[in-house]
Amino acid sequence: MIILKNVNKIYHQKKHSIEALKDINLEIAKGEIYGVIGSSGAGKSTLIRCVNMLESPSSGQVIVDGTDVTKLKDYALIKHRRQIGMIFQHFNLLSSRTVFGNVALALEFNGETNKEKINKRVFELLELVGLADKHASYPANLSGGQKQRVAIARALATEPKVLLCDEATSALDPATTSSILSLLKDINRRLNITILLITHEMDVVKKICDKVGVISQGQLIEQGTVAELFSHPKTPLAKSFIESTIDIEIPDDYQAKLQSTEVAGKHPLLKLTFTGRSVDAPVLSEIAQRYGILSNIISARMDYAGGVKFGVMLAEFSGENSKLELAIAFLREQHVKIEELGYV
Ligand SMILES: Nc1ncnc2c1ncn2[C@@H]1O[C@H](COP(=O)(O)OP(=O)(O)OP(=O)(O)O)[C@@H](O)[C@H]1O
Repeated sequence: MIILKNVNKIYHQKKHSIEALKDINLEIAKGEIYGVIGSSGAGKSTLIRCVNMLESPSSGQVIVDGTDVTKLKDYALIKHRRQIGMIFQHFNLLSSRTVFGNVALALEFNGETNKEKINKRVFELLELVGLADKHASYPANLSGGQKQRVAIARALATEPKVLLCDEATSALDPATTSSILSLLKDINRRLNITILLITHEMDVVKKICDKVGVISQGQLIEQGTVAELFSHPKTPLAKSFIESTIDIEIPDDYQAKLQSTEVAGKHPLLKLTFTGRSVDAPVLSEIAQRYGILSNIISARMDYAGGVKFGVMLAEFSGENSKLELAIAFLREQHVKIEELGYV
């Protein structure tokens, strides 16, 4: 549905030029949810804006549903943009229009004049995003999540084939983020609409994306399925994004009594990291049975993404020293990463 071939974008300023995109190659299949993750200034917005030609690439091709959109001009470009809905971080609603009026506007811009048809379609869309009861409210009287629902209804008004989401949940709290992401996934499944989203949060990718690309300094440095990325991140940047979703800190009480050398009566504190390579087995029960090593879990964050279990765990281990070494070796064989943090 979306293909980017050798896309470059250079912004020319008075004294210097900025290479915002460097040789981007990317393919998104119909019905897929593709996330582009990157830090601030990496080129995410530029990339998404090249798909609907709000920015035109300096070179390369952007093919949407078989049409090279970089070649389109005037009315053909306007027609193309109608096939692409877009939602933004700050919703971009018209404050002078009601919820109904904001969604209706997209239909009016699309040339629809029949009031009955507009009425029917707007209510269908508001039903879809769960906001039919708010049709007469103004944006100022809505929560952030409700505003984004209106923006989603507006974006879907012209039945686009593609929905672009530019940091659509970055201004929302975690619970609202979660409900908007569920809504996007539901819309994707129901309408088979292709979604390209950009974000700086791995949690967003984890929750709804099928595939993900990591962008850094204008280059797509890594891409694949979400499961591939979580199980075999290749670049330090991808690893750091993953760690940002699962890392845990040593609780203050334990930090206060943590010692770097072994002291009688204290137990080793270990950090266990499970990745997609870790064997899916009850490894803590196994080390108890095989080596008599007992584990006391202090804190843990385990999760699933793209069918892969991953996470981190802090645990205090007790048992004979020689057996503990065997247990650690066993865990490493199961591809559980072990860090020895000290003694508590
Ligand atoms: N209109 C413009 N003119 C000149 N430079 C620009 C323009 N838009 C973006 N840039 C530059 O291009 C680079 C990529 O910017 P872009 O907004 O695409 O990044 P981003 O990943 O979306 O960042 P953020 O998450 O902070 O919005 C940055 O160095 C930015 O300063």
